[in-house]
Amino acid sequence: MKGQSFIKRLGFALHGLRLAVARERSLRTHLLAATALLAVLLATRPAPLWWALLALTVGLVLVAELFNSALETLLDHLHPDQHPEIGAAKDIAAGAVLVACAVAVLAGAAFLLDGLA
Ligand SMILES: Nc1ncnc2c1ncn2[C@@H]1O[C@H](COP(=O)(O)OP(=O)(O)OP(=O)(O)O)[C@@H](O)[C@H]1O
Repeated sequence: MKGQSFIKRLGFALHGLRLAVARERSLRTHLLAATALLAVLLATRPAPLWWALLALTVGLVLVAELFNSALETLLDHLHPDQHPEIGAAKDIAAGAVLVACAVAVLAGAAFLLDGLA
């Protein structure tokens, strides 16, 4: 399947996004949080740097969540049985999402503190 046109590859990527949204409740929760943050940004109209910083952190969370979902899907397909190493791989991927969320929370807290100052 190498050498596909850009439009086809874009279609594959959009298909992946649709699948992930349909299958992963935590991704839907993060998308909801991102929408709420967008509403806050539109209401408060902070400096462009805040838009960039918060967009980066939200993007980090969503990308981590998507990779986590892709890995879980692959592992469950290749190795449906229980194995400690499968559990370890899933937990490490979940750890990546947790780190991304912690960064997003820190950025959100800095944004709130800046607003109060
Ligand atoms: N095949 C397996 N072998 C060993 N441990 C597993 C296996 N599958 C899951 N686990 C353990 O159970 C935890 C939860 O697994 P699960 O696949 O339900 O992930 P989840 O993050 O809850 O996913 P979901 O997004 O589907 O809710 C994993 O992080 C891992 O510790």
